[in-house]
Amino acid sequence: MDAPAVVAEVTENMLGGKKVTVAFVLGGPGSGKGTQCTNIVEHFGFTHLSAGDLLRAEIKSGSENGTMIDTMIKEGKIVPSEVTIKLLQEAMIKSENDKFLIDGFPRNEENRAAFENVTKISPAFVLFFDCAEDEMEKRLLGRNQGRVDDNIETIRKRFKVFVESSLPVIEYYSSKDKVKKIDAAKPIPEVFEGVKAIFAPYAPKVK
Ligand SMILES: Nc1ncnc2c1ncn2[C@@H]1O[C@H](COP(=O)(O)OP(=O)(O)OP(=O)(O)O)[C@@H](O)[C@H]1O
Ligand SMILES: Nc1ccn([C@@H]2O[C@H](COP(=O)(O)O)[C@@H](O)[C@H]2O)c(=O)n1
Ligand SMILES: [Mg+2]
Repeated sequence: MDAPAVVAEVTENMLGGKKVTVAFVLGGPGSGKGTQCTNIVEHFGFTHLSAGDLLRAEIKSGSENGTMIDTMIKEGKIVPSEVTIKLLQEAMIKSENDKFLIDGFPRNEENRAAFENVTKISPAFVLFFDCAEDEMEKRLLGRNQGRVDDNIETIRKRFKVFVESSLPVIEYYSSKDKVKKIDAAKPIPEVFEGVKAIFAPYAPKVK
């Protein structure tokens, strides 16, 4: 009986008619998620979806959720899952790609469970950038990108949220053997060496 196997194949990680591969990219604020995602896009053909960037774009678009999102970001709090998941889903469906780096999501247990329930997508793996707070704080204070949350008061709130709400998500995926941990305290090129080894199986085929 072949039918059940075929059904399993077509329903697994399907979105908008295509089968997608998702890697969640997690790590504390300033651990270098965005920086390394840019490198991964260039070398491995993934599309980078930063939950934070999508939320900031939503504020700029004048959406009805803009004021709420702006307040949450200034406070370092996590925006309700339905808002962020809708943005991620729309971006994945709109994209012609089928390989996605989802950066900065899931940030808490509510994000994780809601994404799984709504999209039925489970990540191929979770890339975790591990970095000490004092190094992350130094990087954020030197980032100079005009972010409203890159000030010492909000940075400390973001660190607290990371420890209390985001680390348990990493522990959850660790218990499923899905976490690939990277020492993110090293210089950018050295961090990318570790990243490359993880993404090697996803390298575009040379014709
Ligand atoms: N390995 C590194 N060593 C030194 N500086 C780094 C390293 N990786 C990134 N940076 C710098 O640190 C700052 C934060 O990096 P990045 O924006 O990639 O972090 P992030 O994890 O995406 O942070 P956030 O969660 O706040 O979006 C940037 O100015 C970046 O250039
Ligand atoms: N899943 C998420 C991701 C982000 N946010 C909010 O955006 C802020 C900035 O996120 P970065 O990944 O760009 O650092 C974050 O502090 C949250 O306020 C969110 O709510 N949910
Ligand atoms: Mg970032």
